[in-house]
Amino acid sequence: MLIVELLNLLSRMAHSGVHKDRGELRIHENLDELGTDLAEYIAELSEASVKERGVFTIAISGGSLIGLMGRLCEAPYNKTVDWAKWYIFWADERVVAKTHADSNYKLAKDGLLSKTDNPEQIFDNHLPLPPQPIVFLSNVNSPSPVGEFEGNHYQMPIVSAEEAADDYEFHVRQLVKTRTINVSDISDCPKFDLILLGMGPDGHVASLFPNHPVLDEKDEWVTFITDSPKSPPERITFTLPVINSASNVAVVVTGESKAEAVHLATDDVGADCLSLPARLVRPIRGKLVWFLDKLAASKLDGSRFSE
Ligand SMILES: O=C(O)[C@H](O)[C@@H](O)[C@H](O)[C@H](O)COP(=O)(O)O
Repeated sequence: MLIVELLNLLSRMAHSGVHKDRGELRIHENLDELGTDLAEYIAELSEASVKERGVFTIAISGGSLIGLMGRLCEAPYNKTVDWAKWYIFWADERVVAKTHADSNYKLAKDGLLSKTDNPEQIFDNHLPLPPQPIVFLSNVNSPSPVGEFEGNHYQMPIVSAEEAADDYEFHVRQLVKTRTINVSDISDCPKFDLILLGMGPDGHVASLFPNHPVLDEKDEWVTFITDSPKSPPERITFTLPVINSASNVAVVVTGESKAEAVHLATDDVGADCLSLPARLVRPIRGKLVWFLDKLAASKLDGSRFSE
């Protein structure tokens, strides 16, 4: 068994590389291997953070990433991961009710978190805010005191994307104040233990889209957009300073449709590609890892792996 694991590890390493600015690339034969490696990576970081600080602060995105994290709900991770110590945040969220099909919260709840052995440990919606393990858009996603009853029907407060972003940033700031979320050594930014991102074929990450003015946001931790080229149009998102202050950032990308964007985001390319959102992910003091399948890695410059 040990020998098989060692051989697997060696074969994985043979397909991996490190680029000095662009992070570590882990290229996997198939989604199954990628899922196992990703679960192993998350479980290790979770264990180290819980040991060091008693909690694990993780921010996740939507999209196919959630399905690729599925191995975490299986043995041995379902038993070894200390889910009760997780504080889960959203790297981005769509401004819709938490029951809406477009909600990243719903996606993560149905597709991942409710499948853990003790979902109530991490998914107790009755816990008051704050603190609670899952920080969601409280105004958008849960009835709050500013909502109203219309007959016997609770009318959720209608909030704008801007209000949702402010509300979310407020909650993140509270948790930074109490140091549940670590703080960056070089700015006042939160320092999440891990931020997990997907990437679109256009190179967007979280809800930071190419050529969008929010790429230049330096002051806010959470910002909003109302013109997302990917539906739905209204979203809130961590800004680049927050993403780049994390201790660890992983970008998980699969499929041929993203191969060109992976190349532009990680290889030595011309100046016109330097502002691709995924390329702007560059943790200042943290570690960046790309989890790719063979198809997503198919347009990478081969020279990278000669080391
Ligand atoms: O809310 C979103 O749209 C996501 O957070 C987004 O950033 C996603 O991660 C990428 O679009 C990749 O999505 P896929 O992996 O599904 O292509």
